[in-house]
Amino acid sequence: MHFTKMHGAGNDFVVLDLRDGRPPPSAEMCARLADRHFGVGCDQLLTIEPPRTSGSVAAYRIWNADGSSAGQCGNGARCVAAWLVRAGAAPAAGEFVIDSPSGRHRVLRDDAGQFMIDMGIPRFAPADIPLHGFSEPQDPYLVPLGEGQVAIGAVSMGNPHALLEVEALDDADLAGIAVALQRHPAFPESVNVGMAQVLAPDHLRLRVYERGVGETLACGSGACAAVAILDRRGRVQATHGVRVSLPGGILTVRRHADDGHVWMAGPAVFVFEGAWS
Ligand SMILES: N[C@H](CCC[C@H](N)C(=O)O)C(=O)O
Repeated sequence: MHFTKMHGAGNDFVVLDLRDGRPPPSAEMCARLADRHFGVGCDQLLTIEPPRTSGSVAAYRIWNADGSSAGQCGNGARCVAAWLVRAGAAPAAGEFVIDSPSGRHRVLRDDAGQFMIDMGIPRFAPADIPLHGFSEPQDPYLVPLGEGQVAIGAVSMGNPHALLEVEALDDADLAGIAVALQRHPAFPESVNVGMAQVLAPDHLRLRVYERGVGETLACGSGACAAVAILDRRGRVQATHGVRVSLPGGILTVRRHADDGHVWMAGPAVFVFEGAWS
């Protein structure tokens, strides 16, 4: 099976063209491909499939390294868009639409040629995240953890995200907190956990420990989740655009004041082509 290795700000993907209707990968295949010693090495496997809605050029699905599927992948969406343009299945200039498991996404190019994805409207209702134990949106949520509790923001970008704001990001024990929250009954579908350090209303640093993978060099939906939560908290100005510095690169996230949609822009890089038998 032919595949394309890509990354978005260091978030590694294997892209499979399943537009002919072939079945999706098994959990074993995801784990094998994701294995950095015995496989190709990726955070997620992206399958490109026939469109699911009228006017869309293609659909995509997201499979984490542990074989679990996800509702959204921001870095993956940009790589899918770039893949479709190179394949001649989408216009190199101008707008087109792709379908993720969580909805339709408009795709545009910015002046630098980077792909911009309409990531939709952040959903803060606990039932939408999902987050159990709370009936209405709060900020922060105080989640009992160990002997104490942890104060988090939470939102869905089509996949679940929790966020902690910290002063010293590099020294923070992200994995410890993330694994505890991913196993917590408050998150019945587990959760992607970010830690953010706000540097200015238009700039934050972010690390993300992803559901089904672990800490990645970048997380696009995590960048959107962090900006959405911190914008609502008044810590950043999302309508002016926010630079999100992740270990693997920089993403730009902007909330459109007119419709509340969150747009994310960033790199999408082709690394190599391969075949898997
Ligand atoms: N691990 C995520 C999916 C990939 C998200 C990330 N790679 C991105 O760029 O948004 C989840 O299970 O919801």
